[in-house]
Amino acid sequence: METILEAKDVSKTFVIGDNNQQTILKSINMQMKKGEMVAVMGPSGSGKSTLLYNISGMDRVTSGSVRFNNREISSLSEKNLSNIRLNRMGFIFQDIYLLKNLSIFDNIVLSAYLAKNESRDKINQRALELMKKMGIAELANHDITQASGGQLQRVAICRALINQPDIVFGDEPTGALNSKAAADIMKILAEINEAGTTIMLVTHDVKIAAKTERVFYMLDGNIVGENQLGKYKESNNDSQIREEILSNWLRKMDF
Ligand SMILES: Nc1ncnc2c1ncn2[C@@H]1O[C@H](COP(=O)(O)OP(=O)(O)OP(=O)(O)O)[C@@H](O)[C@H]1O
Repeated sequence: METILEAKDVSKTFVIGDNNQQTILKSINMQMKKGEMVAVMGPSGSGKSTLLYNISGMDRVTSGSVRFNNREISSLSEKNLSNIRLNRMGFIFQDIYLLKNLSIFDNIVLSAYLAKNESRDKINQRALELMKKMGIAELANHDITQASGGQLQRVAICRALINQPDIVFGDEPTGALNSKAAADIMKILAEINEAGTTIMLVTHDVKIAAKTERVFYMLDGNIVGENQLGKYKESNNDSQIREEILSNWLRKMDF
């Protein structure tokens, strides 16, 4: 299958103050295939979020190459890069970052209005379809203060999908949710992936990672292992076995 995202010898160094710098990503090499769903795990501070921000073009690598859809993106101008993020990528975070002065519906459609690729009617229609699919259609005109954490994360997923991205990046997308809401969100993400969208998640949660296809393990700024679990299918009813396989592997990695 075709490669959608590829990092080659990616490093990231943060400069803090005059004489202090810290290399958080050392020499990252990884690839994702179109339609894949992967998780990144590893101890706190190992560089998981930094990896996600750097290979999604939200931040700039210090050195190395990042190719997205066969195009080098690490050296693009900010304008071109933000165009790619807006049109081809979706983002879901633990802290949901919705705008308080907009309705839930307007939060979802905003980035599509900004992208200006389609008529507002078409965008509105897709937003409604997405909201229906996520079970939050009745919240369209509500304020974001009138929804639960699980509902808001569904709003964030609708927002991430509104421009029909090729890839969705999630940084602990279920981190702030109770286990039932987290499982529901994971089910939705699995469906989105099933429909063809590539997904990369950073997570601490074995239950979440066990539903992805491949798990990367990060330690001290490097990817030091990966576990190919294979595509998850709800109908196979094998989540427990996958969780055990992953837990055993993580124990070996000293997680
Ligand atoms: N903008 C920044 N400037 C300076 N240091 C940073 C910056 N962003 C991250 N770091 C540092 O990089 C290291 C790795 O952070 P990162 O958030 O990538 O780790 P993580 O593996 O995602 O951790 P966690 O699981 O706790 O979220 C940390 O020591 C952090 O302080």
